[in-house]
Amino acid sequence: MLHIKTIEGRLDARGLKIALVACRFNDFIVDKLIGGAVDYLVRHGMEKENLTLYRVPGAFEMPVLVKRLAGKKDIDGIVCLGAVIRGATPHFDYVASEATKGIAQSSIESGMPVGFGLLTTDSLEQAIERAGSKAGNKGVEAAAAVLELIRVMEQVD
Ligand SMILES: Nc1c(NC[C@H](O)[C@H](O)[C@H](O)CO)[nH]c(=O)[nH]c1=O
Ligand SMILES: CC(=O)[C@@H](O)COP(=O)(O)O
Repeated sequence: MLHIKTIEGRLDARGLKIALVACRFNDFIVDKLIGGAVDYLVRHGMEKENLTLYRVPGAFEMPVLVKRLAGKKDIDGIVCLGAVIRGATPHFDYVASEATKGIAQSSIESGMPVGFGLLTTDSLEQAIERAGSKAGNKGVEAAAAVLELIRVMEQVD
């Protein structure tokens, strides 16, 4: 093990303000992701009044809202939650790719920590598995990633 200076994010959500951006599309899956993210943040000290849930119609609409929220001084991080499930046509590829690109671009350009809890699955079964059953809960992972990143980034300046 090398002994070098290491900056790590302390997983303490006290005092932070976080926005959840969640899709109404596939809401029976997305609600599980929301539940996982909220539970994780509250268990790590976040006060419920510092959490705000913004609902958008579908994944395609997420980037524009993320961009708007990323410009606000009173938000420390954003957690994106949604589920794009492949259908019979190429629609999936366009929605998944535009949502992913747009969310990443808003985060990078603004410097706002954004967690990517957007499932992009080939089947409903895969989505269920990743929304609180055998493959974990991607909402929890996205919330954990944002918390860690916020705490690392505040040590950079
Ligand atoms: N098929 C899925 C969508 N499609 C809807 C689009 O995101 C968008 O709301 C619509 O085209 C109107 O602009 N959205 C999801 O989040 N998940 C899907 O599986
Ligand atoms: C991800 C989608 O947009 C998809 O669920 C739509 O299904 P389809 O391609 O069968 O219209």
